[in-house]
Amino acid sequence: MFEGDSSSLRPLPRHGDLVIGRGSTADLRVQDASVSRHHARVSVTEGVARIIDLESHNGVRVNGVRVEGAQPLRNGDVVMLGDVTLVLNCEARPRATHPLLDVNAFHSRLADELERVVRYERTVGVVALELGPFTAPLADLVLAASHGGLRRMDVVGQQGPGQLVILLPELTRDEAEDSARQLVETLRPFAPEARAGLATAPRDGMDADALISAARTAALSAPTGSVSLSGPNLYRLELGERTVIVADAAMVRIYEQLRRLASSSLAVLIHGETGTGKENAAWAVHHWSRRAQGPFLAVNCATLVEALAESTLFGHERGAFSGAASTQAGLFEKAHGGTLFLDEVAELSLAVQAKLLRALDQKRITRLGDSRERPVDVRIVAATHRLLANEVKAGRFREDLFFRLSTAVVLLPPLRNRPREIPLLARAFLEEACARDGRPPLDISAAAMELLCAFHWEGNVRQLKGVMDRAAAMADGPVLEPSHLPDSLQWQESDDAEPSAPRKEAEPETRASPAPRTFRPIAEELRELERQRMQEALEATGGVQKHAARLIGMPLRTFALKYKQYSLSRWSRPAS
Ligand SMILES: Nc1ncnc2c1ncn2[C@@H]1O[C@H](COP(=O)(O)OP(=O)(O)OP(=O)(O)O)[C@@H](O)[C@H]1O
Repeated sequence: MFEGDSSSLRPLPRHGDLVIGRGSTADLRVQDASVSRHHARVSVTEGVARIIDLESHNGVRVNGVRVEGAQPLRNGDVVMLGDVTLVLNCEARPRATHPLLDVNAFHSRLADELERVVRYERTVGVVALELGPFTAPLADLVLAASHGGLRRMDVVGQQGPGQLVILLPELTRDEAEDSARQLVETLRPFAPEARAGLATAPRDGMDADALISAARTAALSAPTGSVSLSGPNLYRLELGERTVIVADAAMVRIYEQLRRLASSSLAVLIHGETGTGKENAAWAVHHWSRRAQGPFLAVNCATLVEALAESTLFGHERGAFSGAASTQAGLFEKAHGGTLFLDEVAELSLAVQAKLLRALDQKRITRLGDSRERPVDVRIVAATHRLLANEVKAGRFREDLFFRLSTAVVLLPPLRNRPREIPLLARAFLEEACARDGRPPLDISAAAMELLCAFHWEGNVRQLKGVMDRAAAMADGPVLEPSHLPDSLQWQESDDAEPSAPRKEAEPETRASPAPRTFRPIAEELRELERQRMQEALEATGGVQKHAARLIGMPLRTFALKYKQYSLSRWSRPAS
């Protein structure tokens, strides 16, 4: 396409239509004022492209002749839309000028580039591109990007399905931002919901993982069709009234998954230990969904007294049971048009589970003491710290409800497996506590941070928050020291310690010096973690390897191979 002084290459879809025009809803947008908002449509069927004038002001000409009706196009035809020229190229597809690197290859190119940043005081940008649904093969999108403004030195990598990362060496932040915007615009006809995040070195960090994570976190908060810049609060994800810190690669992936799930109407099941942030994850689904303007209600099913669970969820009529002095709508009705978060769903009795299943299947509820059915439009996000599949096996959870709730399962890792997030969360909670208590912000000493990072955090993020609230109250100077932390943080568990043993909370003054850390070969630890995650994924998906592999982003063949190597089984052995 030749427009003014610039030219660009735009791939045609293999089948279907492409509307060209100046309007914001055109698939191929042109700036030139001589082009109408919806000027022409190119339809491709069975390998033949035809152009149709959409009653444009300045008409469509092919090789100088004005088009009437649907005009077939041939290789080399020159099409004029007002003053804009398009030349149809039906040659065999030209090779992409940018090979698509895999995760590891991209990572090592970025690491090399970061060395040059240090040595020659250069800058580099990393763009994370979330394509959303796209209508052309990925190779065509890379080709379009290659011809749509990427320079030869830029590097394109793939992070996952529909996720690209682009390395932009030697660009200032502003230039990198322009490139990212141009990229989103170039891909718009084929990926209309694409959005991007940008991080730059040295400003946002000098570590390849950190930069990629920062760009991906920025992309998470970018509205469709736009670019978000990673800012001073690099890992803060603003989700309306909540701010969530997302820094660890596994958590970035999970939040990307949640954003994708949000646009569907699927029920989501969140699995994670207590305090890992399950409610925040449920909120994220709500915030990113079309229901964001509706209510978000959360209930912890473990706190519902059996007798009241049904009325809390589905409501009751006056006199339905002793104590029902007035008619009351239940949470399903109150959450109409929005999202209902059922925390600790495994704690519901079998009787209430049956009613919940009916409400989900029929989208109707009946209040206690009433015979009338009422329609409800509610999206359910459920959470549990238990392995629901095991609960099903033990007869404590209905299998049909398990299948209904677990169409999309998200596993939140415990905080101890998110090492990058511990210092960020600790600082954020300390800052919040100081602001709340009206005291100046506190620094955290290296020794205190070391203790925080080495701790096991059985209570996860909630426990860390509690510790930082308490530390803010204990600290008497400008720096938080180990003496302001509870004694329990000084105790490192030996490998065979019982993980759920209660911890001693002693006064901070009476402390022993920290026990020396024990180390194991890293490969051994990684194998153990991998095995554990695979087992959890299997259990969360009812033992279906294909689904389990997808859940943790592992190719199915690798999963199947390691399944044998690790002697995994569909279910974990019950705890003795
Ligand atoms: N990534 C995060 N960034 C900021 N705050 C967080 C994050 N994760 C959790 N929190 C905070 O930690 C606390 C516990 O989180 P949350 O209630 O979401 O956990 P949960 O897994 O739902 O817990 P439970 O299983 O006990 O219901 C909350 O105050 C929450 O705001």
